[in-house]
Amino acid sequence: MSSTNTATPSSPSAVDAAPQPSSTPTGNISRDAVDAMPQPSTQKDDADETCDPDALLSPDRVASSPLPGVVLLKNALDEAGQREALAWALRHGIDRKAWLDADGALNAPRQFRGRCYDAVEAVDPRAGALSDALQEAARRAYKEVDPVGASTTHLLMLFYAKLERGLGWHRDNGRSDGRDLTPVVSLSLGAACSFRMKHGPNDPETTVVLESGDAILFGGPARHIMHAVTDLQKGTCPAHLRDMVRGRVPGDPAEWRLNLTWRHAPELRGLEGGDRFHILGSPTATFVATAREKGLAAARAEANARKLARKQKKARRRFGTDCALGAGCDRPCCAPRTTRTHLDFVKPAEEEPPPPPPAYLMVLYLVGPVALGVGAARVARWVFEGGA
Ligand SMILES: O=C(O)CCC(=O)C(=O)O
Ligand SMILES: [Fe+2]
Repeated sequence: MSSTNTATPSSPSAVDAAPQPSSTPTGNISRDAVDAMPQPSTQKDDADETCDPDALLSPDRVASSPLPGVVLLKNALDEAGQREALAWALRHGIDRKAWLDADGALNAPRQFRGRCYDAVEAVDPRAGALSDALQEAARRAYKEVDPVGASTTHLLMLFYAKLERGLGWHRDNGRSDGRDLTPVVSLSLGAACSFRMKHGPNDPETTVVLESGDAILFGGPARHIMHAVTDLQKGTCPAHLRDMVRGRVPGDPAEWRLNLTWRHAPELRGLEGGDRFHILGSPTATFVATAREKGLAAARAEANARKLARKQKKARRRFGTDCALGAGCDRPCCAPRTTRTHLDFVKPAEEEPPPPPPAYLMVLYLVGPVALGVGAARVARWVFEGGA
């Protein structure tokens, strides 16, 4: 992907002909059955050359760590690398309709976004190697970002077709976000934005600017950090990417942002055909029936209302509270089950030995018994010798 990379990007036709991972409908698969499925090994092989960041990333990248467990790679991808990653995303999102509804519109219309979540290799055969290279570069600079050392398995792609809306505060701890501390690997293309982080709702914020080609990884002690995307900046999409989207996506070809986020969720392998992956893009039977009868907007509204009602009912039943609904809800109904914070990584301080007693006490301890002995001897002599 960089100037040092000799591999040429695959042509769309070659990639389309590449074997795709098998999909299994989610409906009838129990949790136990999923756990029993053969899981491909995702542990990295040290000898695996595809993980070499120097072959895939820009030689001009600069690593820094704004918080323990977070690594920012400025200029992770050069122009050629950015164009290649954008080409995969457009092919999967637009040509293969992963970002589109049945009616051809972007599938997260309220946010004016296209959204899809899929197995890494379903998006592109090189997507896994790019994630490995980003992880390796981050780990070389800051070891603790990747305590697990596993390759990511899934890729979420969010196409922000308008810059008005970012993404609210949340943690990546949902069912499809992975269960361990392998870093989330996040690559930005197109318009610049602010990426904000904080450990807890009342903790201080750290903000970095993400520009096209930058990557940010958060793993280990920061794996469940809260984050938000704001201030998407007009006029910052690089010219070398604009032509690629012109006429292919709704909206202004100069004003969009694309985020590619890799995650390690091997327990979800083989389930990629199911509803939970193509949120709004692969609707349930009820959704389809309602959409036929009343139209898409009504079907979405009803599906959302059903979801909220279920959430409220569960919150009342289990916690005796209403749910505040949304990323900002800090009631027990929304308390994440798998979240670990940086505090879990702080070693308990070793017990300090008690400070030595002050000097005058030491003197008293030493001299006291002698003085007492001498005094007692004098008294005894006085008594036995008749006070003479
Ligand atoms: O758009 C981004 O940079 C972040 C996306 C994100 O945090 C998410 O999808 O969970
Ligand atoms: Fe996130």
